[in-house]
Amino acid sequence: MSGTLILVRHGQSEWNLKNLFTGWRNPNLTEQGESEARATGKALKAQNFAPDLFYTSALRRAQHTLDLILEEMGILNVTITRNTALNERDYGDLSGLNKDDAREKWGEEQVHIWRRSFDVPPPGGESLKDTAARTLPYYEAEILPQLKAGKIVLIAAHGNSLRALVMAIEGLTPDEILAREIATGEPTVYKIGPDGKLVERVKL
Ligand SMILES: O=C(O)[C@@H](CO)OP(=O)(O)O
Repeated sequence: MSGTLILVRHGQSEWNLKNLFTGWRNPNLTEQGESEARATGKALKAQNFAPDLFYTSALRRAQHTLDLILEEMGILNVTITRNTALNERDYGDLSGLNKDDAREKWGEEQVHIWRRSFDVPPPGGESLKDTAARTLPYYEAEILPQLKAGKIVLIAAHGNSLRALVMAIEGLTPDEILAREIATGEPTVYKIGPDGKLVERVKL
């Protein structure tokens, strides 16, 4: 029996709206972000998904997204596991800066390298490779055994912690994963076989 993995990026945050580097900072969802989360909850409910296990990061925007999804799905009284392993990539010294101001200061190319290279970290922060080095061991230890056992697992997390998971699950190259943009509130659903390997990506 296959397990099902539902990955959801948090809805739009106040800092997504203001175009600020966010990382481990902790802004709230905007009204639009709340609507995106609720819409994803409705879509999952319409497809009759009944998750067994629930995971999120230690950051408010992902936790609130999961809460709104569960509310829309009518799921109450479940245990939610929060872990920093699922946090957004740490943006280091760029955290809180405006992305356009950063481009003016350091140039378009340098900022693009910090945002979308695989292994060049922003000053004082994490590259996608560094993020994967904490996200994947957690996935392999805590979540993959549940999927192999046929469970349905829902994870609400972040653009780059989800990129790390998508890269591993789909077996993508660094170039392929860095070209993949996951929209706020966007769900990605996989069937995972008893061997832990991807069976198929499910279209919603
Ligand atoms: O600011 C951030 O933490 C992330 C996600 O919003 O931005 P980026 O698109 O640069 O990875």
